[in-house]
Amino acid sequence: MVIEVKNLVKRYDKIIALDYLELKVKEGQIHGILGPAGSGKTTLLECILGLKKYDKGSILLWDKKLEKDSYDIKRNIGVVLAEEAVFEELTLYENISYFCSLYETDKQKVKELTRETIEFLGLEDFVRLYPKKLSQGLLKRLQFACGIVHKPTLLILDEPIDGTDPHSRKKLADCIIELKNRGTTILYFSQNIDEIEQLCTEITMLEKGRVIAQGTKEELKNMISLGEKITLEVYSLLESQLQIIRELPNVSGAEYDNQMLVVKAKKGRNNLVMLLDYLQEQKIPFGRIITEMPTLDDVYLEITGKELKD
Ligand SMILES: Nc1ncnc2c1ncn2[C@@H]1O[C@H](COP(=O)(O)OP(=O)(O)OP(=O)(O)O)[C@@H](O)[C@H]1O
Repeated sequence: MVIEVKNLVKRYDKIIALDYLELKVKEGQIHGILGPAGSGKTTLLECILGLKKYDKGSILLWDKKLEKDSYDIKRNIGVVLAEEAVFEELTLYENISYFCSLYETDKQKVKELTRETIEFLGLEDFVRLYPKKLSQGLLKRLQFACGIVHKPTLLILDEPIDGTDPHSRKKLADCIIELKNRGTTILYFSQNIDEIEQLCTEITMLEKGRVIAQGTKEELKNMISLGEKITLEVYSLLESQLQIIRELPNVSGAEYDNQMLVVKAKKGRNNLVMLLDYLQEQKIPFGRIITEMPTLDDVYLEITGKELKD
């Protein structure tokens, strides 16, 4: 196990920021920590990095406790924080090279790694620019470069893609997947459910410092009763017909708005057939049909009763 957190409790006076939190991050995974603002993500990140003391529990990195002088462990960790953490007085090249030199003493090796990282993130055209001249997307790519230049085997990312333009977003997402393919373990903190769904192989959902669900995307989706969401274009529907649809076997909810009928069905066979049979029997004309499997949004909604985006 790369990271093992057991029964972690962290309080700020009366606020319980982490409430007996458990987490296991396996080698080679992109493990997403998903939760709304205030759910404890930053506190957890800081505890794992040894930046914050905690009240109870334990954190092991490669089966060892992180101490001040655990240089062997620290060398293998790369961190990309959400806030800006580069030097304004250094150029893009100098920044990356500086962060590399914190881990690597051989000057030639520093040069090689810096060049390689610049190329990896597509930053070749911006090496002489100072951070103030960089767009938000380029700045995020620079921060990312500074965090990975020493080739860590564990990478901790806090909202690494947030606030970037589509080009930088794609570049960063591709780099994250490429690093995973090369064997890097990644712990990915975010409140963006789509990013987590797209990139992460395992997910921990947090709410109020507690783990509310943990597993692969498929495991999380299997935890909830929602099987599929069926959307149909229906030109007119009576309230009494909508009520009958809501009472069809396996249907857990149905709404009709703007000529669109949205039916949520629990897991089971023939949900769509049953619905279409009813519409045909009632001679209710319909157009397009879209069926969707549950998303992580649905998982969060069913477990907590509210949307993550709220
Ligand atoms: N230094 C602090 N003093 C007091 N309370 C704090 C402190 N830092 C965090 N908290 C509280 O602890 C809880 C968890 O906060 P934390 O910042 O870890 O959550 P988060 O998920 O990272 O949120 P965000 O995405 O907004 O940073 C919140 O209730 C927050 O108000």
